[in-house]
Amino acid sequence: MSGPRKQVLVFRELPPAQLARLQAAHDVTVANPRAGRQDAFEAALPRAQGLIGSSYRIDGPLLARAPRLEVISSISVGVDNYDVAALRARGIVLCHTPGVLTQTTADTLFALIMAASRRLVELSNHVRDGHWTANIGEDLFGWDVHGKTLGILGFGRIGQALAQRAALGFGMPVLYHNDAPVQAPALGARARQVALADVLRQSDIVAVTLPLTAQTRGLLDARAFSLMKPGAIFVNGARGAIVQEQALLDALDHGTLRAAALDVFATEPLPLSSPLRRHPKVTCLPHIGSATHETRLAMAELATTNLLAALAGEQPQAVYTGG
Ligand SMILES: NC(=O)C1=CN([C@@H]2O[C@H](COP(=O)(O)OP(=O)(O)OC[C@H]3O[C@@H](n4cnc5c(N)ncnc54)[C@H](OP(=O)(O)O)[C@@H]3O)[C@@H](O)[C@H]2O)C=CC1
Ligand SMILES: O=CC(=O)O
Repeated sequence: MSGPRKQVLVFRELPPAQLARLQAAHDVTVANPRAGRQDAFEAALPRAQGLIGSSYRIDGPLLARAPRLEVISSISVGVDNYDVAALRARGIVLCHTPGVLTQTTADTLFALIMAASRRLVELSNHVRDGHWTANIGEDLFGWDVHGKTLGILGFGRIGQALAQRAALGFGMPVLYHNDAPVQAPALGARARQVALADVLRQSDIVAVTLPLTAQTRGLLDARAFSLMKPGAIFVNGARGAIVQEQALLDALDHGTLRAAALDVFATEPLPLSSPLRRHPKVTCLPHIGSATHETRLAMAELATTNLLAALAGEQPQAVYTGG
């Protein structure tokens, strides 16, 4: 990969090795607008030809301030922060990081399932707060995970990796909903594609692994929660805005939902005022689906490779081609 040096704007910090790869080929400005560098970010936009980063909304008005932009390389698989139509209209390439985070994110989702079912965080706090003064009683018992029916909304890379853990590791029948027909041959009869309402009605645990799109925004509403089995558990490891959070709270407080475990929220970081934060039936994580040392490094490496290829006029490994 060689060619003229171009202007690269890094809008979320990169590990040293990946930053060095970019600096060897291009002129690089590092300015994370979410970490006090908004002015430097804005100043670099007019000359930027390549952007690399994540967790920042890049919409039409922002793109209008970046007239030379050729490529955005997102350090994420989800692309809901980008105005894809506006990028396409300008011919700007959008790259992302599918695959390298699949197994780690599926691990996180399964950890959320375990945490909610076996009340792990609540009982850890019970010990930490000095309440373990006698054997616990039935009021603190959990709920078995093995053998329960798992419903998965969105049966792509992460959904299928989650299904493997559930079906092969925990003997859980899997029901899944996906817009296009999709099969998981390795799971045989252990996993079945059914309509959305049937996943909700028949599953003991419902997990979301959908992308956030115009179709999925707010999909989990009051009606969806009302269809779920009494005593069901709800897990979201995808995007917060797929869920109507007030409807979730109502289902926990006035409906029959047993518990929820959430890695993602409509507003992140989760505001201190959010009732989800201290709700006794909710386990909250700070969007850590892919947050291991190994996986975040792999994501940074893939995003860097994508950006370098695109700026050199070559085909990047992972261009986002969806709607
Ligand atoms: N918590 C975290 O830290 C992380 C969260 N994520 C989130 O997980 C999402 C999924 O990632 P990944 O599995 O790699 O993506 P994939 O594209 O592989 O999977 C998404 C699946 O959802 C299906 N789908 C899309 N729209 C709909 C719809 N309206 N109704 C039903 N099914 C639909 C897709 O089907 P089709 O292709 O046929 O449209 C696809 O099978 C990401 O978009 C991201 O938002 C990802 C990583 C980490
Ligand atoms: O949320 C994380 C992602 O990669 O998307």
